[in-house]
Amino acid sequence: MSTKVAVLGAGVMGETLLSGLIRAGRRPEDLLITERREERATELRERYGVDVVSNVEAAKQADTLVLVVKPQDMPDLLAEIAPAVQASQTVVSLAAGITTSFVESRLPEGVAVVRVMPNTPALVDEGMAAISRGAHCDESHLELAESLLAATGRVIRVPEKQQDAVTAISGSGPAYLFFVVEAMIEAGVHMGLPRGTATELVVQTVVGSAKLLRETGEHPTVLRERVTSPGGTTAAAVRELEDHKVRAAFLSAIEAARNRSRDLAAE
Ligand SMILES: NC(=O)C1=CN([C@@H]2O[C@H](COP(=O)(O)OP(=O)(O)OC[C@H]3O[C@@H](n4cnc5c(N)ncnc54)[C@H](OP(=O)(O)O)[C@@H]3O)[C@@H](O)[C@H]2O)C=CC1
Ligand SMILES: O=C(O)[C@@H]1CCC=N1
Repeated sequence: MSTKVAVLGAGVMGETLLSGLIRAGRRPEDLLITERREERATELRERYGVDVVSNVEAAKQADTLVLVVKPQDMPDLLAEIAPAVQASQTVVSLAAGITTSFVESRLPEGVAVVRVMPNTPALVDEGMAAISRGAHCDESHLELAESLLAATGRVIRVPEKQQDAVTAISGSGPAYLFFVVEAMIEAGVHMGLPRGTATELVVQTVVGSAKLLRETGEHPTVLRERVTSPGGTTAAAVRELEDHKVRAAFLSAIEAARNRSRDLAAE
C-alpha cells in the first residue's frame, strides 16, 4: 500500500505538521499539500519540495487526508472533497471543535475519521497531541494517526468527549505561557533590565522549570514551595498573584476556551 499523506490547508499548523513529517524522514514525494493562495503555495513548494495540488486532487491521490483548515472553513472543504473520498482512506482532522460525527456525516459512509488536537511546539518536536477515534476507526487508523503526530512530539489517546477540554489546555496552552513570558519580560524591562537580558532570564527560567517538572516528576506545588523561602521574595510575589486572583483567572480563561471549542462545533 502506498502511504501518501495530504495536508489540506497548510497554514500555521499544517506547515508545522508538514515540516515535522519531513524532519522525521518522510519523503517529499510521499506528501501533498493544498493551499488556496497561490503565493503561499509557491512558498511551500519551494521550501519543502512537495507538490501543491487542488483539494480534489489530494483527495483522489492520498491514502491519508489531514484536514488543517479553520473550523469555519471545514464545511466547504468537506463538501468539495466528499465526491472524491473513498471508504479506504483515513481522514485526520486537526480542527478545533469539529467532531468526528460532523466530518463523517459529510463524507461517504464508512470513512475512518480521527480527531486530533495538536499544538505549536510541534514545530520543535515538543508537540503534545491528543487523538480520538471516530465511529469507523479501528486500531490501525489510530496507529496511523499516532505515527503522523509522533513525528512532532508526544501523542495520547483520549475519549472524544474530552477533546474540548484538551483543546483548552494543550491546544491553546502555549499561548497562555507566552502571555506569562511576555508579562515577565515587561516586568524586567520595567525594573530597568535590558530587554535582551530580561528575555534570556525568562526564557531559560521557563525551559529549566519545564525540565524540572518533567525530569523530577514532582508535583508543581512541591517545586514551588522549594523556591519559596520563608519571609522571602517568592512568598511576596505569590501573595500578589493570589491577591490578583491569577489562579481564578486561569480557570476562567481555560473554561472560556473549552466553551469556545464547543461553540465552534455548534456553528
Ligand atoms: N494554530 C494552532 O496553534 C492550532 C491550530 N489548530 C487547528 O488547526 C487548524 C488551522 O489553524 P491554523 O493553522 O492556526 O490556521 P491558518 O489560518 O494559519 O491555516 C489554515 C490554512 O488553510 C487554508 N485554507 C482555508 N480553506 C482552504 C481550502 N478550502 N483549501 C485549501 N486551503 C484552505 C488557509 O488559507 P487562507 O490563508 O487563504 O485562509 C490557511 O492557509 C484550525 O482548525 C485550528 O483549530 C489546532 C491546534 C493548534
Ligand atoms: O485558537 C484556536 O482556535 C486554535 C485551536 C487551539 C489553538 N489554536
